[in-house]
Amino acid sequence: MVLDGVRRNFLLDPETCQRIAHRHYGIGCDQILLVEPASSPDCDFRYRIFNADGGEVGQCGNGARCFALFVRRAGLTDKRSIRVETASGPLELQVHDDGTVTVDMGVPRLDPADIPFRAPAAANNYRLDLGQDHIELAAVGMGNPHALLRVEDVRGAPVAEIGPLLEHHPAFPERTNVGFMEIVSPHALRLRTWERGAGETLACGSNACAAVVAGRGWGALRERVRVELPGGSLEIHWPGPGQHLRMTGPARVVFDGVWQGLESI
Ligand SMILES: N[C@@H](CCC[C@H](N)C(=O)O)C(=O)O
Repeated sequence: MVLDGVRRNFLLDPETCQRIAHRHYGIGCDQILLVEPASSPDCDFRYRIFNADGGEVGQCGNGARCFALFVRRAGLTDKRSIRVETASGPLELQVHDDGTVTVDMGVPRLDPADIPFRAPAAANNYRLDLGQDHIELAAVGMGNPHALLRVEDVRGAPVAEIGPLLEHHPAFPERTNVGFMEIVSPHALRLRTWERGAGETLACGSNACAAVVAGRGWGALRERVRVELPGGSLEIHWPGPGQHLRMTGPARVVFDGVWQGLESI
């Protein structure tokens, strides 16, 4: 859900976010995105991201595409190249003729301290203790933290069991998003995501980006990859370490509404 905080002020405390995001008593959403005026002259807007649990976070790839659609539809800009401030740095968005949006997601972070992830050194694969068992995973920062697990068949992946255990694992001091990825070919993967602060969602753009970075680190993916998520598909382009990663996909309006205060939800 995207709010126009340019024409109006909104104070989003955790309880307000939880009430808005509630699937039965609220509007229902995975994230609440707040558009505000930019504080620096080289950006068009500021973009803030709140998870369904009310936590404010640094990145939302799918939200960035929705944000681009929103500001143009709301008449806040007619630009096709939009630069926005986020808590994790500026993002560049490009709106195409067919309505799809490319987001420059910046340079993926692989240094454990930048993710943040507790490990002595960067690696393509880490081994973590999980209860009586252990698990192999990759850890990637996209402005928010991601753990990536390779599975044989994404349909049967233990998303609801392993997802919350890894989200709260002490190796991720700021918790983490968790992706379960089935590599179909060097150019395609299927992905399900357990999101920090939201649970399993139908699609997570930043997790799709992180999955491609992980798969490339394992030597299983190439530069251009199509990621199939339960809610749709994304095209990811990443030339490799130290380079910017770009994500392209659609954004669609579900409905418009007018905020009348918390009493109305
Ligand atoms: N749950 C994420 C934030 C939202 C990510 C989003 N769904 C996306 O598309 O990137 C977090 O806590 O980092």
